[in-house]
Amino acid sequence: MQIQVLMFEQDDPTKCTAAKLVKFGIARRIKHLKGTDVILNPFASEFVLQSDKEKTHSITGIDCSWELAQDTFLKKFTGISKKLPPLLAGNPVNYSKIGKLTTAEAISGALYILGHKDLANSILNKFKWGHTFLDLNQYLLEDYFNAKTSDDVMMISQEYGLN
Ligand SMILES: C[S@@+](CC[C@H](N)C(=O)[O-])C[C@H]1O[C@@H](n2cnc3c(N)ncnc32)[C@H](O)[C@@H]1O
Repeated sequence: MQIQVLMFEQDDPTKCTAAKLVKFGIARRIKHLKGTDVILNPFASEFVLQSDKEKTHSITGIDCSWELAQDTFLKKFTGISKKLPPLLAGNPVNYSKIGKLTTAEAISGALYILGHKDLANSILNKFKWGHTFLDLNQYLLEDYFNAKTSDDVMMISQEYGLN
């Protein structure tokens, strides 16, 4: 699995989780989206599902500021835009907000749902607050991993009172 980030450099670089993933050699920084599979887009209409695993060879996070995210995602990105099912942020900036994840949390969440659970965990281990994301979402992530369809995802998130 190729983990990639497209970085807009709109946030404090010392706190940027994408920059940290690049620094640790976990993610590759790309300049263009040519030949990418899944693009993590919080405004997409489709969820990441485990059934995407076979056709997904790369996951790309779009590292931009949440303040500017709506405008940033107005651009046409090549690739298959997918959103994550509702998950709780574990990072200190947006702690417990639904769906407002850092790039590292989003990549980790997508990897978990696709079935790359060890890789998902090892990414979060690089961050002080990483275990918080896993603790908050442990059961949710496992249920989303087992979901077959978007309807299943909606039902699960309703059961958890997340929509
Ligand atoms: C808006 S940026 C914020 C980056 C933050 N400054 C950092 O240091 O990680 C977070 C990126 O992670 C991905 N992401 C976050 N939440 C998501 C969600 N609910 N669904 C899909 N992708 C999401 C998107 O690529 C999004 O652009």
